[in-house]
Amino acid sequence: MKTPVIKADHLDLVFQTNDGPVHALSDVSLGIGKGEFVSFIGPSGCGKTTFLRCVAALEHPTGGSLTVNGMTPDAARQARSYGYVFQAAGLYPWRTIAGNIRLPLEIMGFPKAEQEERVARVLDLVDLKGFGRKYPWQLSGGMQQRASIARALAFDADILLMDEPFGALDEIVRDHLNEQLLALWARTGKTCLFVTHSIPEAVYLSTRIVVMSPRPGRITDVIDSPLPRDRPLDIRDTAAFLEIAHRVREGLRAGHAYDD
Ligand SMILES: Nc1ncnc2c1ncn2[C@@H]1O[C@H](COP(=O)(O)OP(=O)(O)OP(=O)(O)O)[C@@H](O)[C@H]1O
Repeated sequence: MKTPVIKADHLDLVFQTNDGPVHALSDVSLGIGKGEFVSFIGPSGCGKTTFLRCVAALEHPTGGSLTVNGMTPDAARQARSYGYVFQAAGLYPWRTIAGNIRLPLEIMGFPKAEQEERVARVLDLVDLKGFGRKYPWQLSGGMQQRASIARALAFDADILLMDEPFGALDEIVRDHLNEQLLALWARTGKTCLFVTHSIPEAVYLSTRIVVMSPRPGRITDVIDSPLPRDRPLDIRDTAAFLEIAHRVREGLRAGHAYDD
């Protein structure tokens, strides 16, 4: 791997809570190269969100080291290295879709004409051309989530952090968004970190799958995908796909992930 975009070395994070310490991340070491699509899968509480939040400098590890674009996460945050997409689209209902996407650009002080140009470009990227003047409640859940991805793309961060962005959507919509996300990734070359609970989603999207296990939150397997980058949805019926899915399932089982 060339210089990794994200490099975690023996990362530890212990939360101090009223019930005692919670070991959210234990000895997590991982390098992620430019343009990779890496999914994090594991049961509730295994530290997937915490890892993403460390990359985003929203949490600070209590041990080990972490660099993002060769900088500390805090410096990378200042440099606006990443866009963050959450499970809930989190759009302001009183702003139009374009207004929501424009918000970070306004905060960052982009000139007005450039704001408009960028909003139009990312609306096009997520196939929402013509919906800029609508309000969030006028759009379906899947469209809202695409708008939230557009917002994360608007300021050209080269890293996209996505925490279960499609978790609340039904399977058909989710399939469609998975296809669109892959196309978007191919077009933009972003480095993507994607949290999911779904084995098929992880296998379909990723160049690499990180399997995690809780108590303490740790990596139990890292699987390189041999699948081609061009992936029609029916690739999920192929032997190669099912083989990776099987290995992910085994990884989850080995971590005693579903014992409780
Ligand atoms: N701010 C916090 N203070 C205390 N404990 C926390 C905090 N944030 C997370 N934790 C704990 O750290 C552990 C890892 O949480 P995290 O949210 O990263 O898991 P996850 O794998 O993303 O789970 P889920 O799939 O449910 O989102 C959990 O035990 C959680 O309760």
